[in-house]
Amino acid sequence: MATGKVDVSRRCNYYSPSGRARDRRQHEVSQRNRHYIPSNAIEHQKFPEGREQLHHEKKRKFSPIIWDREDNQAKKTPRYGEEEAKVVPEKRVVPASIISAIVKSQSEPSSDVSDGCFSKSPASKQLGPGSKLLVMSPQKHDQKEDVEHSVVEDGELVQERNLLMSRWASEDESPWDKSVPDEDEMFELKDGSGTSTESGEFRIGRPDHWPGSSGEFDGSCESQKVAKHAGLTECPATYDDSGDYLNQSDSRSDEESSEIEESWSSSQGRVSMLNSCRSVFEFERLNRISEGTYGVVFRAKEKKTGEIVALKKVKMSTAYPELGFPLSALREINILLSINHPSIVTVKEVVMDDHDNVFMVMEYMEHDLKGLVEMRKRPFSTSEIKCLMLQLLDGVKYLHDNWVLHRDLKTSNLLVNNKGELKICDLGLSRHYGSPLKPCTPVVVTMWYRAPELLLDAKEYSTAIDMWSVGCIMAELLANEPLFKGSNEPNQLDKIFRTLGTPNEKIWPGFSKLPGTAKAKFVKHPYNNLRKKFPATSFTGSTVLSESGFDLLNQLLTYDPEKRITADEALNHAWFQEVPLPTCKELMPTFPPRHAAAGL
Ligand SMILES: Nc1ncnc2c1ncn2[C@@H]1O[C@H](COP(=O)(O)OP(=O)(O)OP(=O)(O)O)[C@@H](O)[C@H]1O
Repeated sequence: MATGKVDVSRRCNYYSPSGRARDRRQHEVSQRNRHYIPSNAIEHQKFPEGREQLHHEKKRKFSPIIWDREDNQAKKTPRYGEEEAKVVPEKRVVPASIISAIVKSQSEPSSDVSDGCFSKSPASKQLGPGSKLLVMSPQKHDQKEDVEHSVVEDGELVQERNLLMSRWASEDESPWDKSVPDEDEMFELKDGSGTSTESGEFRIGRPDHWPGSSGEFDGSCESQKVAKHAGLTECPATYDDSGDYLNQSDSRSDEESSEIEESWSSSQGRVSMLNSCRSVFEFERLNRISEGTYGVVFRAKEKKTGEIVALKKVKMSTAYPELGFPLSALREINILLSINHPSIVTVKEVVMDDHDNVFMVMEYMEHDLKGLVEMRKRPFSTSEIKCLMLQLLDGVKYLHDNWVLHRDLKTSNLLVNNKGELKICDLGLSRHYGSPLKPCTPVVVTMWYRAPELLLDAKEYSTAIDMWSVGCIMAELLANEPLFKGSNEPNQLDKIFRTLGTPNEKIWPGFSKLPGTAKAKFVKHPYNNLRKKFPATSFTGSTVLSESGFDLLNQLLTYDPEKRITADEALNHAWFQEVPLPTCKELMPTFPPRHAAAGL
C-alpha cells in the first residue's frame, strides 16, 4: 500500500464477523453480572443485506442547523425585543428574573467568551459573510418531505432556501457518495482567496512548510484565520503546556470550505424542520466548568424540571465576527445531534440567547478523565481501567462504524460520571471519512495523542489515528500520567521513537515516503522499551500489565496504521476476558463533583 494510505475497507465493516466471538464473550461476562457489559451487546441486529448494523443507528437525530449562505448579507440579525420580534419564537420570551440579571450584567463589561452566558454581549453576533444560521430543536423532521419553507425575517416572509437535514439521515454507506466536492474544491475557500499548495492542500501549523509571512501576522488563531482568508500562509503551531494544539481553529478551518460545500451539495435532502429552539433563559446558570478553544462550558439547571445539564456556548470570534459561525461547532452539533450511543455525550438540544449566541445543551457529566488522572495519586485498578477502556472502545467503534473520525481523542475529552459511565465529547475536530480516502489536514489531534503518521504529515489517514490516541489513553490510565509529553512535533516524535524504537521500512512499509521523513534525520533507537514502562510485575504497588494487556497496548501503539488494531478487534481482545475482569460500571469509584471540589 502506498505511503500513508490506509485500507479503509478493512476498518469500515458495519459489524465484523469477529462480533460473534464478542457476543460469546459478552454473554459469559454478563453471566457474572458484576462485570461490565458493553452497551451494544444486545442491540445489534441483522439487516436485510446480511449486514449487521447497530441498533443505535435507528435512533439518529436530525441536525437543527440550517445554512442559508446566499441570504442577504446585509440583513440585520433579529434581536430580541426589536421590531423583528416576530422572528423570535414565543419560546424565547425572557423571564423577568433573567431580564433583571441581564440589566445587571449590561452595566458590567462583558466579553462573550468569559462571561457571556445569559448576559447581553456588547454587540450583536453576526453569523458570517452571507450566511445565516438558524438553529432549531430537532424534534420535527421528516426525511421524505422536501418542501421549501418560509420564515419571517425583517418582518417579511422570505423563502427558506437551505433547510438541510443531517447527512446522518442518509442510508448510504459512504459519506462521499454524493455530496463531496473534489479535492481541489476541498481546499479552496469559497472566495477563492485561500492559499494552497500544489496539491491543493492548505498548509497550516508547519513552520518549515511556509513561504514568506506577513509582518503584520501576530500568530493568534484569529489572525491566522484572517491571514489564511487573505492568502497569507505563516501559521506556526503553538502548544500549551499540556500539549494542546492552540492553533486548532486553523486546522479545523482549512476544511471549512469542503464541509460547507458538502452541506450545500447535500441540500437535496431538505426536510421540514422549521421549528424554533428554546431560549437559554429557561436554564439557570450555576457555574462555569471549563473554557476550551471553541466554547465555554457551564453547569446549569433547567428551571422547569430542575435537571442539571451542561451548556456549551459556542465561541464566536469577537475580533473578526465576519468569520462567522465556527465550522467546528457546526460539525459538533451536527454529529452529536445525529448520533445516539451511551459512550458518546448526548446533546439534548440547541438553545439561543437573544443575541443569537448558540448553546449546546448536553447531559451533565461530573468529571473528565484528565481531571481524575490528575486528582488521583494512584492509577485506577486494572479492572477499572478495563471498564473504562471497554466503554471508550465501544464509543470509538460506533463512530468508526458510522464513518466518523473523532480526531481529538484525549483524556480531557472523555467525560465520566458518578455512575461509572464514560462518554466521549468534543467532536469539534471530527469529520466524516470515506472510501477512497481524501486528503485531510494532518494537523489534528492534540499533540500528545497524535499518531506518528500525522506527525509525519500523512495526508491520507483513517480510523487508525483514533486508535493510536486510544493507546495513549490506555497508557495514561495505567501509569496515571500521559505517555508521550512532547513539547513540539519533533520532540513528540523523538519521545515516541525513544520508547517504541525508530520505525523503518521493514516494520512500517511506506514510512520513508511520508512527507515528514524527508525533512528530518531521526536518531535510530533500535529497541522497543515500552515493556519497561509497563512491567508485568511490580514491587511498588503500581499497576502491572499482563502479557495480554501489553499485547493490546502494543497493538494500539503500532507504527504502521495498516497493522494497528481496530476498535472492533480491540473490544474482542483477550485482555478483557482474563482476570481481573472488567468492573461493572456501578462498582466504579465515585469522586466529589468538580464544582464541589472548587467550592462552587
Ligand atoms: N457534558 C459535559 N458535562 C460536563 N463537563 C463537560 C461537558 N462537556 C464538556 N465538559 C467540560 O468542558 C471541557 C471542554 O469541553 P470541550 O472539549 O467540548 O470544549 P472545547 O472548546 O472543544 O475544548 P478543547 O479546546 O479542549 O478542545 C471538557 O474537557 C470537560 O471538562
